[in-house]
Amino acid sequence: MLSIHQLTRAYGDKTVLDAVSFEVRPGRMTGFVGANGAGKTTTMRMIVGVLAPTAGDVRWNGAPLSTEQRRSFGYMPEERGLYPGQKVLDQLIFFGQLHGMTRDEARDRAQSLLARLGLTERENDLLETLSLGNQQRVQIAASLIHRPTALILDEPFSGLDPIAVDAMVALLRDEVTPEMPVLFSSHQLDLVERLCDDLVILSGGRLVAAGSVEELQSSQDETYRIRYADGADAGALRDLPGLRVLDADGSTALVALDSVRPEQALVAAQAVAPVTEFARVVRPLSQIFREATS
Ligand SMILES: Nc1ncnc2c1ncn2[C@@H]1O[C@H](COP(=O)(O)OP(=O)(O)OP(=O)(O)O)[C@@H](O)[C@H]1O
Repeated sequence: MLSIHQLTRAYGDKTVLDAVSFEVRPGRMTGFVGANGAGKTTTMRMIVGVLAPTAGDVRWNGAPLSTEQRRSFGYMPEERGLYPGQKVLDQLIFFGQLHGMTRDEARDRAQSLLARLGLTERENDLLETLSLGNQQRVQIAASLIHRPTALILDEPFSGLDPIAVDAMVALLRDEVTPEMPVLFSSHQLDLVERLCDDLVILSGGRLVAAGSVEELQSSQDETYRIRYADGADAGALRDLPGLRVLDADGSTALVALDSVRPEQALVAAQAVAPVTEFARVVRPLSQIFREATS
């Protein structure tokens, strides 16, 4: 388990990350979201040790992270970190060797990763001759080469087309072991919703929400969609006690249940007109995000 504990970073008198604590659980994909400048990159850089915290620390199974443990992490930095003028395969072998692999081990592993990313034919090409999407695939291979104990990925999917995203997601799903915590930042909320098990939301350098997606979706008021047979006006629900109509359009309404149970709400709604649909609405991540950061 990777724990971020009261992590704080200031530049001069400006605090850009303010006592942020959360956990990245093993074997789960944790999405890290927040508006531009919220502090995601700052947090990730402190986790992998390329930036020192002003206060707080990062823990591994409860104890402060050692340099050795940090070195075993896989990191995909926002600014990327490959050498444009070097051949793809040589570069991956080099990163593997930096992590203590032999040349042969690193070559085998690199070739297997490149094959799974559809890049075998490009292994002897210079990185700079690859499209940006393919360069990003090589970058993810570089973060995985040494079979890391944890993965910290800063915007791994930005700028990728849907096919490249799917290839990368498939690779990640194969590579993430039950012991491995994975933290990835993204501005693509639809993608985060599809991929992540847990979610951490930052706003202005502070933690505003953290937990499993289900927890976050159910921690708010319960929302139901009520649909009447054609002709009935769902606006009539506004007169019922204990319900709050969030939106009404013709015969359909979205309601929050403030002080009634779902079965009571259904009985009350049926008394107005025959109900053809009564369904719990799971709030999309985009809505949770908007509410958490507004
Ligand atoms: N070297 C620095 N000196 C001063 N301020 C900095 C420095 N590096 C980052 N910041 C500030 O820290 C804040 C957090 O930046 P950070 O890059 O961590 O945000 P982010 O959530 O990753 O944003 P984005 O989604 O745009 O990448 C921003 O206000 C940024 O301007």
